[in-house]
Amino acid sequence: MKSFEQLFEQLTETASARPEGSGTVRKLDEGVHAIGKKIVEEASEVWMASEYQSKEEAAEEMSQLIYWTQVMMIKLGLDINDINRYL
Ligand SMILES: N=c1c2ncn([C@@H]3O[C@H](COP(=O)(O)OP(=O)(O)OP(=O)(O)O)[C@@H](O)[C@H]3O)c2ncn1[C@@H]1O[C@H](COP(=O)(O)O)[C@@H](O)[C@H]1O
Repeated sequence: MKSFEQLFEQLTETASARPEGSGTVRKLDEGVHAIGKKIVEEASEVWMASEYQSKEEAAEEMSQLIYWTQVMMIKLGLDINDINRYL
């Protein structure tokens, strides 16, 4: 289990170290368009799970949407403060 901040720290490190076999690195290399498609896919899965599945399944889909949003943040060079200022 990890927090939003801990995941972001880990993904930032992964993007820099580029470990073999990392799905994060692969998708970062594919670019904004590919990451954007994952965000849209996960957003729709959040909606479907919230409407038709269990709360646990909805929570899992929400975690994946957060993950892909963080991957996009890293791709764009945004950090958590860039997001927090709009909250
Ligand atoms: N939290 C996540 C995470 N959430 C979602 N995902 C990815 O998002 C996909 C979402 O699952 P789906 O069921 O929608 O997709 P799928 O059809 O199974 O997968 P695709 O074929 O579409 O990639 C997963 O298969 C993962 O590829 C994640 N990938 C990685 N992390 C964490 O990121 C860190 C770095 O991971 P790596 O870059 O893989 O080392 C680790 O701590 C991981 O736990």
